[in-house]
Amino acid sequence: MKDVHCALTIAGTDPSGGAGIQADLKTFQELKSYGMSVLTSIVSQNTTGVKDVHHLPETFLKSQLEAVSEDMPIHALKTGMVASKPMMNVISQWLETVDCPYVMDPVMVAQSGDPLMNKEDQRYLQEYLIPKTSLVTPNLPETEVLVGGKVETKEEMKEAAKVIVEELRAGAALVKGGHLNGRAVDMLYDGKNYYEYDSERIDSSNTHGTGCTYSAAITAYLSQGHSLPEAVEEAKYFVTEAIRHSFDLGKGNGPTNHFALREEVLNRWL
Ligand SMILES: Nc1ncnc2c1ncn2[C@@H]1O[C@H](COP(=O)(O)OP(=O)(O)O)[C@@H](O)[C@H]1O
Ligand SMILES: Cc1ncc(COP(=O)(O)O)c(N)n1
Repeated sequence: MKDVHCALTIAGTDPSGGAGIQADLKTFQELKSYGMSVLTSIVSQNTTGVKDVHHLPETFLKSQLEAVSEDMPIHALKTGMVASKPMMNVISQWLETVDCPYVMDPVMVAQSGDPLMNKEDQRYLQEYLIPKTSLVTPNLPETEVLVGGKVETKEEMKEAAKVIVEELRAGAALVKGGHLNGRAVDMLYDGKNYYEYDSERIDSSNTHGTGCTYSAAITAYLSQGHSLPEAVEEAKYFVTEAIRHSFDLGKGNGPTNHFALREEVLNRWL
């Protein structure tokens, strides 16, 4: 039988299709990993912001996780929005039963600036889930919450990545510089080495779902057996092209283009 690489996302929804579970599944599909999804919360949102959130009961989250893992192989997984302590507990216990790379996008604030998690839950996430990760991918506002101080320069991004690994005990940390001015620089620290990923800054406000798309792409590449530095390098290219060819859709920050890498799209637009 042909090798199939299976990637799982555990996250909230975005009915407008650019972020959350929808972005993750589109990304898995584009990168040729078999995509699977477990829902945490149903979010009423679009490119302009979050209108309402409905958290699923944690018993139902548990039931979904078990349904997937008792039947399907999981070669890598990611979590996105996990917005309550009981849900974090369920995921933390379930993680003990699986053995694959775990990428956490610590979704705390939506691109629109709307909070997706309260302060107490942020602390719980640090204590119970971060030590079980292979990689955490905070943006700058999330990095500042995690390390408890301002992070505004490349040097500070390096220091923060080190704190997230050495003090918060993440497997590795990728601090994303999408919110800085100048080039779009991300810093990976894996407990031994630093790796810098640098791309031009694309003049676009269509950044809804960039973080989800990036961490899903990393998860897809990890599911296929790439090393972490390689997976991040490939995923950085994927998200950069997704922003370059993004869509002017919606009244707020438009969605990225998950099929930007398809040859015909590149040929038509380059
Ligand atoms: N305008 C842009 N041009 C190029 N890359 C960008 C741009 N904005 C964000 N990125 C990149 O997109 C990825 C997601 O980063 P970021 O926007 O910081 O995450 P989040 O969506 O979690 O806030 C990172 O690799 C970042 O460097
Ligand atoms: C359900 C859900 N999860 C995550 C995000 C963050 O999106 P972004 O990648 O733009 O930070 C979101 N808006 N909705």
